[in-house]
Amino acid sequence: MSREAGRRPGTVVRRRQNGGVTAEPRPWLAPTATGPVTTTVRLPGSKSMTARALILAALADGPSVIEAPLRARDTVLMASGLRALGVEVDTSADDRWTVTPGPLRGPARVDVGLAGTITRFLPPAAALAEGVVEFDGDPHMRKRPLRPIVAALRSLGVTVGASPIDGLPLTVHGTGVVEGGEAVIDASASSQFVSGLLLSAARFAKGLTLRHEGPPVPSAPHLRMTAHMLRAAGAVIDDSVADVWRVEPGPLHGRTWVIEPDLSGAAPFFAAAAVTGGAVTLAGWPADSWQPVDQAIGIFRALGAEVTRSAEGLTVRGTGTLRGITADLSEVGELTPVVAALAALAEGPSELRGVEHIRGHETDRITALATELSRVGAEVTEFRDGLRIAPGAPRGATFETYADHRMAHAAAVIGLAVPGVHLTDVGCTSKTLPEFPELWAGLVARS
Ligand SMILES: O=C(O)C1=C[C@@H](OP(=O)(O)O)[C@@H](O)[C@H](O)C1
Ligand SMILES: C=C(OP(=O)(O)O)C(=O)O
Repeated sequence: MSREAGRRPGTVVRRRQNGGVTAEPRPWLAPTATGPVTTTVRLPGSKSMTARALILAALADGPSVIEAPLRARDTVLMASGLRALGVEVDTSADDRWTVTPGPLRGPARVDVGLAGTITRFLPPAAALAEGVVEFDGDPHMRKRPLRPIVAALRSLGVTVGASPIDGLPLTVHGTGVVEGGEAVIDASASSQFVSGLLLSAARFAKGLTLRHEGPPVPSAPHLRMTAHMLRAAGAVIDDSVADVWRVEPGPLHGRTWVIEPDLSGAAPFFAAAAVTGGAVTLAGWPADSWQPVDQAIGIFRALGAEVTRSAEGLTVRGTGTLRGITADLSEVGELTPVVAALAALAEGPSELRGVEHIRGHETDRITALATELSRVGAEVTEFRDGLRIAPGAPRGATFETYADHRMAHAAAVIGLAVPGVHLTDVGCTSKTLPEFPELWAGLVARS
C-alpha cells in the first residue's frame, strides 16, 4: 500500500481540502460467492489498540516498540500527527513501529482525516505541548461530535479555539503544562471523549478525576481497553466506580506493545462464513484479548453460527441457518453495519437497538443502513437508537458507502449472497484495512 499519509491505495489524489485527502471514488462490484467460504485470514492489528499504543508511547519516559500495528489511514495519520508534535515515529517496517518521545511542541498542523480516535485522543496530548496545534480533517469530521471534550479541556485549564459548534477546526494553545484536576463530561455521544482525556491524564499536574453525567456511555469495552493499556504503561487508574475515572499524576513507561488482530475488521470475514455456510478462522487470535470478543461471539452464535477458539485462531462456522436477532449493540456499536447486513439476509426479522451514538460515526449509520438495506430489498424501520430489519426479496442495487469503511463492509456481505451489489466507493475501506478489496476478492474466489 501507499506509505503516504492518508492516501487511499489505487486512487488518484485530486486535491487537498481541509487538510484531508480527497480522492476519486473507486466503484466496485461486490463479488458473489458460489459456495461456502472456508479459509484462514490474517488481518492487521486493531485500530483501537494501535491508536492507544501510539499516544501512550508518545507520552512515555522512554522509547517504545509497537509490534503488528495497523497500517491504515487512521493510524498513519495518527503517527503523522505525533511527528508534527516532535515525536519520532518510525513506521518504515510493517510489523514493528518504534516511537521515541521528545518534548512536545507546536506550532503544528494535524490532519485527523475521518478518525474519531485522532480527533478525540490527540488534542489532550497536544495540550501538553508548548505552542499552537491546529486540527482539521475531512468535511464529515467537522460534523462529528466534539463539544464535550472541548468543554472538558477548557475546564481543566486548556485554551482551545474551536468552530462555533465547538467542533473542527480546533486550535489547542499548549503551554507545556496542563493543570488537570476534576472535570465533568457527557460522553453519551462517544466513549472516545473519556478515553482521549484518560490517555493523557497521567501527565497532567494534578492527574484527572473525570465524571460522566448524562445518558449511558457507549462502547464500554473500549473504556476497559483504555484502562488496561494505561495500567500496562505504568499509570495508576481507578475505574472501580461506574462513570468515574481517576488517573493519578505520574510517569508513563516506554514498553513493547503487541497489537492483536482487529476484531471489528474481522467481522465481515466472519460474516462471510455465516452467510455461505463456510468456516473462517482469524489467525493469531490471543488467548486473552483486550477487544470485545465475548460480545462478538455472542452475536454470531445468536445469528446461528458456531464459534470456536483453538491454537489456529478464532473460527466462525456457518451452519446453514441465519436467524434474525434482537440485540442491544451499545457495547459494540461499530459492529452494527455488518450485523445489519446479516440481518437483511436472515430467515426472520431482527431488531438492533442501543446505538443512537452511531449517528455520529463516519456517517449517520442508522439512516445510511436504513436507506441502503432498503435498496437491496430489506424492509427497514428506523428508530432513534437502532433499526428493525425484515428481510425481503433481495436484489442487486447501487449501494452508497458514504466514505464509511463499515458501510462498505456491509455492502460486501450482502453482495456475497446477492448478485449486482455495486458499491459507490470501496476506497473508503482504507480507513482501517486498505487491503480489504483484494482480501475480500481472494476470499470469495475460494468459495
Ligand atoms: O476508543 C476507540 O478506539 C473506539 C471507540 C468506539 O467509539 P464510540 O464510543 O464513539 O462508538 C468505536 O466505535 C470506535 O470505532 C473506536
Ligand atoms: C466509529 C469508528 O471509527 P472512529 O474511530 O473514526 O470513531 C469505526 O471504526 O467504526
